Amino acid sequence: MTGTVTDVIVIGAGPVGENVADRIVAGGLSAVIVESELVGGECSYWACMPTKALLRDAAALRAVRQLPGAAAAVTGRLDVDAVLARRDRFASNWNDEGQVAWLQQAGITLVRGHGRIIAPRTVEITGRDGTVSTITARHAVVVATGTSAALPPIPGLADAAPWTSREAVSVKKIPERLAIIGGGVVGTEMATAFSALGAAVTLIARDGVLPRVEPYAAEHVVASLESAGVRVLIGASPSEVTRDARGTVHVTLAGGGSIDADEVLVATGRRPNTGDLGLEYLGLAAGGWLSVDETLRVIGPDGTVPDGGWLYAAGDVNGRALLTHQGKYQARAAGDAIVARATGAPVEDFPWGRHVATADLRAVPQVIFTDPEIASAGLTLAGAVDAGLRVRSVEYDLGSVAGASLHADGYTGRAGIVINEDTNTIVGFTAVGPDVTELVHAATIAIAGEVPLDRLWHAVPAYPTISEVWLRLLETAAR
Ligand SMILES: Cc1cc2nc3c(=O)[nH]c(=O)nc-3n(C[C@H](O)[C@H](O)[C@H](O)COP(=O)(O)OP(=O)(O)OC[C@H]3O[C@@H](n4cnc5c(N)ncnc54)[C@H](O)[C@@H]3O)c2cc1C
Ligand SMILES: NC(=O)c1ccc[n+]([C@@H]2O[C@H](COP(=O)([O-])OP(=O)(O)OC[C@H]3O[C@@H](n4cnc5c(N)ncnc54)[C@H](O)[C@@H]3O)[C@@H](O)[C@H]2O)c1
Repeated sequence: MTGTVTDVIVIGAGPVGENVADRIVAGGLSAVIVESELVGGECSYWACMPTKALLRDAAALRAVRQLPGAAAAVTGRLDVDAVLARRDRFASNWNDEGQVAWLQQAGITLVRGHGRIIAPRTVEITGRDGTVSTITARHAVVVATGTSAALPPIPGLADAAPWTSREAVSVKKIPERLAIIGGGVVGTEMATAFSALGAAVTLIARDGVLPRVEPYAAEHVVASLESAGVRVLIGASPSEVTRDARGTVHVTLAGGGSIDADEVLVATGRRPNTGDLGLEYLGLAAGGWLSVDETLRVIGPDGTVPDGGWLYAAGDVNGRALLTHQGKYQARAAGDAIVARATGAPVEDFPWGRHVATADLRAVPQVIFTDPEIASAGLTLAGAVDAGLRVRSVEYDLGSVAGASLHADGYTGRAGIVINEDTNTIVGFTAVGPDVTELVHAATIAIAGEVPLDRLWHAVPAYPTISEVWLRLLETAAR
């Protein structure tokens, strides 16, 4: 491989790297993708797909139990082994043959090993066997190296063999007692999953449960976790973690008290995989998030593009939105921008143009697969106020919507919109409740399309569906 020249080098073959490379090849250029672990990245083997497989059976069972006729047909308990076996299938048994075959048919060249930038547009690759090769790109290098779990500096934690999301997601035997540090997205989803799979779960939520979602949505999740038997410790902060000779983990809390568990899962956020990438060569900090312009070109601390602008960063590693779909959206913009610049075509770098990722700032959708689920798009009320917008919000009880009451007995949930008073458009949407996931795309379209409320009145939701909450929200807003 040494001395190989290609049009574009992509470092990291997660969902984002794969999509950048695909766009490059579709645009008529050649691409080499470098991967140090499994082609498919975190999402395929340790994140999106396997976590949702761990959660799905319990969600289906819960749905059945809210319908008396169907509930009568289901009398047993969750088959945990069957859930884990299905999870294994969704993680492709941690084998990337299928994804490698996809790269091949897409015309993308795969090089396995750890990539590091050593000169302009030049990447050195160290294989698992220690062999070193170099590749040079004619046009661009794209960093799509993702993130890893961040371990907070809690005394004793690193020596207590803590789980990160990887160990939790690939679990083979459900522990009797699981302590989770961190009440964010990973913490709450894993508390939901492990509690349903039979573990006694304690969730240590120092900064509150899901502090970045609308408070009413988080409240529904806390109530549901507690009714499922999860101990939710809001405001508790671990001061020390130890594992004794018998294997029991002890989490000591600042201010008194401790939790004993068989395993401790650390879910306190992510750090970018930029520690050993040769970034110092470009005057960028090793281990830091990569700042980018709107076409995903890396920018330095002074806001300018270094060295002629051949370095791009897409996906988790730029910290804009740590979500697969948003990273793939960036990949499409970055891949097309690289092709446009390489071929001399115009670059549409204005807001909502083809080569920018404007939606990252305004219209990011997310579904948190807790019980109940939270579906959101755009800004929360607090986020909109922080962004300096003149906004108001309205909320509606989802249980009062005919479609929801039909969907499940005792349906409990809530939805809300955040309205920009100056433009009369929706800038944020949140729904919490059973099976609200599919509501989110309508909200994303309304926000990204900046559809005025006056026009939204003409988007009539079908009766009797849960989507009728849209009409109820408009009626509430008009009062
Ligand atoms: C538990 C969990 C659940 C999640 N669930 C969801 C979900 O339901 N929906 C959702 O949208 N998002 C979810 N996410 C987030 C999602 O996993 C990420 O947003 C997504 O994986 C980011 O993709 P990426 O390609 O940027 O990075 P990654 O998927 O992390 O891929 C980066 C790749 O780069 C490789 N790499 C790193 N450094 C190098 C190097 N120097 N040389 C060569 N290769 C390198 C890595 O091995 C990896 O394969 C979840 C995250 C976690 C932790
Ligand atoms: N369904 C989904 O879309 C999904 C699922 C899982 C993960 N993800 C993505 O993965 C990313 C990472 O998730 P995450 O849950 O690790 O991060 P997060 O940022 O959502 O939550 C981390 C939580 O840990 C807490 N925390 C931080 N340091 C702590 C400490 N020392 N002690 C106690 N608590 C501490 C924080 O207050 C925060 O609430 C998220 O940003 C999310 O976008 C998405």
